[in-house]
Amino acid sequence: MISNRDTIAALATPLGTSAIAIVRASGPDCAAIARDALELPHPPLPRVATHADYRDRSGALLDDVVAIYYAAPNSYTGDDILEISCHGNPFIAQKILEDLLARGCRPAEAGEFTRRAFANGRIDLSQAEAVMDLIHARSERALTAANQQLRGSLERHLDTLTENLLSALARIEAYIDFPDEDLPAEDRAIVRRGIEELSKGTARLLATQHYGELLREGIRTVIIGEPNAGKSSLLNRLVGQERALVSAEPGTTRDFIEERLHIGPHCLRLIDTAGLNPSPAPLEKLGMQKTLERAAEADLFLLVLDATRPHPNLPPEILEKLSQENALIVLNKIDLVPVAGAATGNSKSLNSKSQTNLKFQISNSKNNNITHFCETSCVTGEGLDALEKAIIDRAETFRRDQGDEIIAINARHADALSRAQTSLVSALAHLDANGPVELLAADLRAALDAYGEIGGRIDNERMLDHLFATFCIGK
Ligand SMILES: Nc1nc2c(c(=O)[nH]1)N(C=O)[C@@H](CNc1ccc(C(=O)N[C@@H](CCC(=O)O)C(=O)O)cc1)CN2
Ligand SMILES: Nc1nc2c(ncn2[C@@H]2O[C@H](COP(=O)(O)OP(=O)(O)OP(=O)(O)O)[C@@H](O)[C@H]2O)c(=O)[nH]1
Ligand SMILES: [Mg+2]
Repeated sequence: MISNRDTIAALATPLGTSAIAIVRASGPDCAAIARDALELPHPPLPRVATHADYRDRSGALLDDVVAIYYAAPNSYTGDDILEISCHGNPFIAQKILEDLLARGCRPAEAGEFTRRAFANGRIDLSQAEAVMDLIHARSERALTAANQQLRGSLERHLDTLTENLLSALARIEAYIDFPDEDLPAEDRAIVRRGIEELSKGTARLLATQHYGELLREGIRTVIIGEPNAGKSSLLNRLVGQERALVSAEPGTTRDFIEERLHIGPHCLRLIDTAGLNPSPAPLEKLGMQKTLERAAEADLFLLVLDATRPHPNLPPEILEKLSQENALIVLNKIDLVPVAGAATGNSKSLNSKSQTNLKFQISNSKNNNITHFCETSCVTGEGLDALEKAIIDRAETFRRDQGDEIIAINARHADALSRAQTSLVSALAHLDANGPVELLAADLRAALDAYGEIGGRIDNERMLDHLFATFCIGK
């Protein structure tokens, strides 16, 4: 572990032209550096914005800056901090950083400011991760989830689980020293119920991992359908630019195309794919293979159908992936469907016969009817607002609320929780087999450790090195 006695320094803002850039340092030399570089007549006052000239060690003027000094322990890291806000010229910011290094600071490693905040007990590990989630959040929902995690939402859930686990442990602890004595039936029943509740609570948290991935990575939304249905036209419409090639010739899209897109509070990774042709030419086959690969990792499907044509036979590998939850049918080219005669009303007649066929197909494959559908025209733009709303509705169903908060765990949390779950299941087996109390207790302690890992209460230097290395420099 790197010593907290070093003073670390880094740019806190990206290298580029901007109104202001911030260079910051954390560690015991901050006050002395501030005094010298800013030529203060007295030690810097904590938490006061000071407007001053910044001079390098040789006395050369680098910039007109605003500096803020924070005295330990009341700072982000918990150590002394000096923040220099200079003019947003990367050359100036770099010069100031170089001067800080010349004055004995060490370049900060990735995530080191936040790691110090963690090491100093200002925040736990799930909050440190939330800081990174906050910086990288790409949608309103992702921001909300990160903000709640930063304020300890996940940790509060784990605290409750930990407390309940400790009370189960306490109930059996008394019997550990008496290996010949069985756990009385009454205690056994209470412990059993306790472990079952813990297991349910753990499973509920684990179930938020998928939503966590959607928030962090974006909702992988794959546009599929037969050749020429208008898939690429739909991608272009949704992203609002001519991103994908469109032509009247079937088989235009050969390779998939991906674009990021915001719809309402969600961030989508929208993927246009090669059309699914029941009898593909060799090159088409390669494109379809890629479509199947994208489909395998899709969170949401937009199945585009040409409203003027009978519905296609889709490959069963695709059909079986579609469900009411993850699929939306887009009946496209609705502008070409003749409007029903004026006498019989003005609504556009759907190709209702083929629609029934489709339901039949999908229910055949997985006993699953997909009833969410939108009618669109990528030529007139009709129905696209409704489609966006329908996408938002689908995305909202992936959300897992716990109380009034969004919990969205990451892969590290899921790994620890899965191990906790395995230990709880094993504990139940020992309990049912009336096995030795020591083994039951060992399982419960393993679950306790796994819960503790999430907040970083268990020392694991290598895991910390690995985790903070994924952060950015200066954070
Ligand atoms: N200028 C500046 N803006 C920033 C940060 C920063 O470090 N500097 N932050 C960095 O990511 C974020 C804010 N996070 C912060 C968290 C804690 C403290 C802090 O000084 N905490 C003290 C005092 C408590 C208080 O007054 O709220 C403490 O915890 O004791 C400061 C910023 C975003 N904006
Ligand atoms: N009238 C009408 N034509 C459309 C509509 N959407 C797409 N088209 C036309 O249909 C043809 C095929 O559109 P594409 O977007 O290339 O279809 P695709 O599904 O991507 O086709 P492939 O990449 O070959 O699988 C083009 O001539 C489009 O202009 C629509 O809503 N109405
Ligand atoms: Mg296409």
